[in-house]
Amino acid sequence: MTPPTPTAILVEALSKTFPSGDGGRPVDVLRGITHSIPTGAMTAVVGPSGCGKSTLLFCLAGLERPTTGRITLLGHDLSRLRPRAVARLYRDRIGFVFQTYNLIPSLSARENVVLPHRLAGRPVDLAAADTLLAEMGLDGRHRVCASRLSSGEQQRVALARVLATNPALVFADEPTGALDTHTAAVVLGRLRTLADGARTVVMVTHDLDAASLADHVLVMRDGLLTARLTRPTADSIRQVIAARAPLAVRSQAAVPAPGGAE
Ligand SMILES: Nc1ncnc2c1ncn2[C@@H]1O[C@H](COP(=O)(O)OP(=O)(O)OP(=O)(O)O)[C@@H](O)[C@H]1O
Repeated sequence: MTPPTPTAILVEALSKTFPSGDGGRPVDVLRGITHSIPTGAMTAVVGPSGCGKSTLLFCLAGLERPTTGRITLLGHDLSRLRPRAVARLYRDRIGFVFQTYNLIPSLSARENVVLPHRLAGRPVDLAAADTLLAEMGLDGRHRVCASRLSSGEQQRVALARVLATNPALVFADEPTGALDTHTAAVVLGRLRTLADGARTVVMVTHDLDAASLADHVLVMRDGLLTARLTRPTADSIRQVIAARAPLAVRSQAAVPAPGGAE
C-alpha cells in the first residue's frame, strides 16, 4: 500500500454556482476556495447557516461537481476520475456520514452497518457490527429496522456503518445534529479517536464545542473561507465568526495562541 501523503485533500480555486430554481440569477455558493486538508487530523468546517459548508463538504468528497477549480482527493484529481473510480475510492478508503443518514429503512441497524461489506463482496462480521453499535450506545438495537429508529439512533447507525469499513478518510455532515449532549460526546470522541489513529476526519458542524475538538477549524462566510484556526477553543471560534473581519486582521488579533489562526 502506498504511504499516505501529508495532504489528504487539496482544494484549488474552488467555486460552485447553482442555477436558481425560479429562473432568476444563479447562486454563487462557493466563491474561490483554496486550501489543503492535512492527513491524520480532524478538520471542522463552521459558519452561519447557508454559507456553503455542506456544499463544500460534498465538493471535497467528490459528491458534487465544482463549477470551477480543482480538488485532489487522496492523491486523485477528482475531475479526471471516472464515476467507477470514485465508487472504488468510497468502497475502499472513504466514509461519509450524511446529515440525512441515508440508511436503508427496511434493513436492521446491524444489516445497515454491514451493508458496505456485503456490497463489496467482503466477509461480513456481524459480531463486530454489534460491538460498534454497542459502542454507539445502541446495545440491543441491532435487530431493529432502521425505519423504526429515532433520528439520533439512525445518526449513530450511520456512523457505525462508516466505522465498520475503517476508512482512511471520513466526511461527516453535522454528525451530532440529532444527538443529546452525552451521545454527541460519544460520537465526537469516536471521530477524535479516528484522527488520533492517523485517519483524516472532515466534519461540518454548527456546534462550536464540537468544532473545538478538531485540530483545524475552517471558518466560512458567504461562500469563502475567512479563517483557518489551529486547535481553537469554542470561544475563540465564536470570536472569529462574530468579528466578520478580513482574514489578515483576524489571524493577528482575534485568536490567542495556541488557538491562533494560521
Ligand atoms: N442543489 C442546490 N441547488 C440550488 N441551491 C442549492 C443547492 N444546494 C445548496 N444550495 C444553496 O446553497 C446555499 C448553501 O447551502 P449549504 O447547504 O451548502 O449551506 P450550509 O452552510 O451547509 O447551511 P446549513 O448550515 O444551514 O446546513 C444555500 O443557499 C442553499 O439553498
